[in-house]
Amino acid sequence: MDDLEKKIPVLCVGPKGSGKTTLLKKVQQAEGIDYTYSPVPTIGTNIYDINYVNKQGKKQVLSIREIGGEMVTLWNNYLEGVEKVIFVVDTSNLCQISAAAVMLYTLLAEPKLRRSKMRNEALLMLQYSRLCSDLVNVPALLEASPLTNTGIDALRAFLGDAKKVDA
Ligand SMILES: Nc1nc2c(ncn2[C@@H]2O[C@H](COP(=O)(O)OP(=O)(O)OP(=O)(O)O)[C@@H](O)[C@H]2O)c(=O)[nH]1
Ligand SMILES: [Mg+2]
Repeated sequence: MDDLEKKIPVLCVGPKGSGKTTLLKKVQQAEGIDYTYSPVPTIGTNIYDINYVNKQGKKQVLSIREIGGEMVTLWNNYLEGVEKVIFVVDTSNLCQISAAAVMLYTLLAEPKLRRSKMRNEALLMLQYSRLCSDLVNVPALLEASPLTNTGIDALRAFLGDAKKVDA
């Protein structure tokens, strides 16, 4: 397959309303992602294709699949072949943190994701240091807000590093 056509499969999950759709549209550089933007909850899944140039200077496409928070029980069906995972937590929503923790640990324990890289924000509250010593692929943390543009460039940079990590 031509390098131009190669798609890197990425999964984006997290509790409902944590900001996945808003974040991915911002990363995709869609117009109008500001405080006037009001997304509808994702029913099923959405795919966001993002073009980028990797560290070797080759053009590639990230194919990021968002799974709506309502679909938590069906995550398992979308893990095969995933190279990176973005786990989104709304850190201003304290009521959701504990539910997010359960989801995250379930995901981290998933054998199908053993080779995937993961970025998430919840780990700060979840014994990050201890986890790092236990996991093959150390998760990366990022604070981001699509509405203020905080952390968006850093997220794009992370996603642009397409090197697969061997277990
Ligand atoms: N203040 C603030 N609100 C945000 C931010 N990101 C998203 N939101 C708001 O959070 C709400 C939910 O955003 P979505 O992007 O639909 O969340 P989601 O995770 O895709 O939700 P589901 O698809 O239902 O799982 C919307 O009202 C957004 O405007 C942010 O950085 N700051
Ligand atoms: Mg959504």
